[in-house]
Amino acid sequence: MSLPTDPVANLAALIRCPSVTPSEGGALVALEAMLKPLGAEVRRPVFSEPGEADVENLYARVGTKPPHLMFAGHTDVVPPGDEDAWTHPPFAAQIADGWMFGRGAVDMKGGIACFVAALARYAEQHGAPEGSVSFLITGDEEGPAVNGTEKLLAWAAAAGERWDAALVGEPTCIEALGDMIKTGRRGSLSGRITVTGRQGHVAYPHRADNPIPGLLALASALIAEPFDEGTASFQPSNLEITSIDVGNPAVNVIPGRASAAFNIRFNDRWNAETLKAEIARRLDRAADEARRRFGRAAPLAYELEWRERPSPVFLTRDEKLISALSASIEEVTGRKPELSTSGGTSDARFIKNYCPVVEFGLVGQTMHMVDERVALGDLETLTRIYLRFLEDWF
Ligand SMILES: N[C@@H](CCC[C@H](NC(=O)CCC(=O)O)C(=O)O)C(=O)O
Ligand SMILES: [Zn+2]
Ligand SMILES: [Zn+2]
Repeated sequence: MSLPTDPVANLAALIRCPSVTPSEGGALVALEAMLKPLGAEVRRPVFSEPGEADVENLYARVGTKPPHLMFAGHTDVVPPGDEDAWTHPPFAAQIADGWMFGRGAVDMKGGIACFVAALARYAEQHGAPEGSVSFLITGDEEGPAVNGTEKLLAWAAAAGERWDAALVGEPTCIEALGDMIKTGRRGSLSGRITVTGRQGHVAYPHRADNPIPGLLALASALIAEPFDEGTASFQPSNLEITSIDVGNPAVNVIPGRASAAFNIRFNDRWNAETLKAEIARRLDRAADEARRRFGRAAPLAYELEWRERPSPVFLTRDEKLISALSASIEEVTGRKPELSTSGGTSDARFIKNYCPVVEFGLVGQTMHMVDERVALGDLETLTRIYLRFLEDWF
């Protein structure tokens, strides 16, 4: 049986599966077919949650002995958007001018394709690893992440799986392959404030109570002062107002309710509880000021709701893992990667509860965009980096 040593062929097979989250789209079937010739024991658990779509996941292990390295990632992809705007169809894996085009090319079917190829080359050159390699692959990273990595980890751990370290293949590089490793991520917390007034005619405002000025005062108070100036390992926390919702199609009606949604990306100066307290403090102060400013009898009344499941902030402190990965990158590319905690959250936030985790993958410049694409040369280089890392690890 031939081994899947070619990352370009592996990626083409994966891109041709339209696995727009939460659909499996054939991607896990294709991955299983690549892993079987490597002697992997493959399991495909489906997880459910009321109110959410069922999601297919994959856990595969090559080898039975320690040390045990986990490679983690996702085969689900974001929707292609306007398919007519793509230079090449999003699920065709067409190659032009040294690039492979397709949804998931960098985020992150490309990372999976390279890791499979690296493990196949390892097997060809050195035989079976003196230890184990697992693939922990979800179909629910781009979605709500309810039926994905978190449950897959718990399911595997309940079956006795233990890991010494994990590598997540998300596209961490900024400009050139090898320029960045992610060693942690900021946390994420979302909420919504609602002000209830009284609906009425715009020409008779004294008979109504417009909730919008009060809501704007509250929303402004949230962003008036910085939360911090950053910490030794993280950029400053930031709060963004992500939506203002009134739902009023009429020009002559004062609406009865107005609400605003916000999201905070926070560093290790905070946790979800201390941030919630700070937000409540800012809102209460603004509500009291609104009493004076708008001549109200009492502080402005508002409701504050928090979205469930905030993401925690985390930092990997395993120097051995980080320096082994950095050395592999430097050896293959000549670049010394920056260790960074910038950007969004990732499923590493779940993995860090089980073992040290770092993230390294392709250049993410086109992720989620029309014409997502990967340089063929980067696929070969990333495969060599992962192979070098495996050789060092075992
Ligand atoms: N399923 C997640 C979705 C949120 C994850 C998302 N992460 C990125 O966009 C990664 C990009 C990067 O590496 O900078 C985010 O940060 O919102 C969920 O649970 O909501
Ligand atoms: Zn991703
Ligand atoms: Zn993504």
